[in-house]
Amino acid sequence: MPSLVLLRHGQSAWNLENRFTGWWDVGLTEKGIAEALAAGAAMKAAGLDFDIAFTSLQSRAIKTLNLALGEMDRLWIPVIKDWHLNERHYGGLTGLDKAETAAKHGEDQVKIWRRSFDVPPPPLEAGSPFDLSSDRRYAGIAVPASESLKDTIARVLPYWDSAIVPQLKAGKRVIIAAHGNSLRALVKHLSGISDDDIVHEEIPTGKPMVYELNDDLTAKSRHYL
Ligand SMILES: O=C(O)[C@H](O)COP(=O)(O)O
Repeated sequence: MPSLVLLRHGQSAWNLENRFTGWWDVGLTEKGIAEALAAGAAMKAAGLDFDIAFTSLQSRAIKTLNLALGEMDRLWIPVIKDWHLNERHYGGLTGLDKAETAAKHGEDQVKIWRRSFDVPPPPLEAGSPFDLSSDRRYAGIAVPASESLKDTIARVLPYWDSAIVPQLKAGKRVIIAAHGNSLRALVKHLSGISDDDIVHEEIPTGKPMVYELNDDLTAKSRHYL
């Protein structure tokens, strides 16, 4: 039976500070490190094992994966890092305080930006200190100016189909360490969640989500460890 675990990174510095993060690269807090280690210990205790790992190009997901795999004595497995698994781009909201933004624009507007299916946040302004278009890690990639969940799905799913599905079909046990919204994109697809209902899907930091998949990779069930 194909085996898949999705793991959101542990608490990041900007999760703690309640700032919109998106593609900005921030580290893990002490709590985030502890969450990642506990995730690895829980997966080991549950008898899970992996043949290959996928993660984003963002430090918080990469570090979480490494800490968890270290707890499982599996730091040696192949790890594929790809921007398609990055967090959704928060555009012009990047770096802003979520509560201050809600006070300024209203809770409802912020909820639309954070959880609606297809309304992207305002675009990142030219010259913003958060512009990553000349970051070497994104060379050759059209870094978005902002992404809705729909936009995120449009780049996560082709990657799922072309890079991850073949590994599962070959019988590999897969872990994906990524982000709240790149994982919501995958969960929406795997669990057949509607555009309206995906607004309610919240993925906690550092909690492994175990998918039981059928041979055709449709989801039988999912649960958190
Ligand atoms: O990018 C961020 O700010 C967080 O990782 C996820 O934010 P959200 O809960 O607002 O989607």
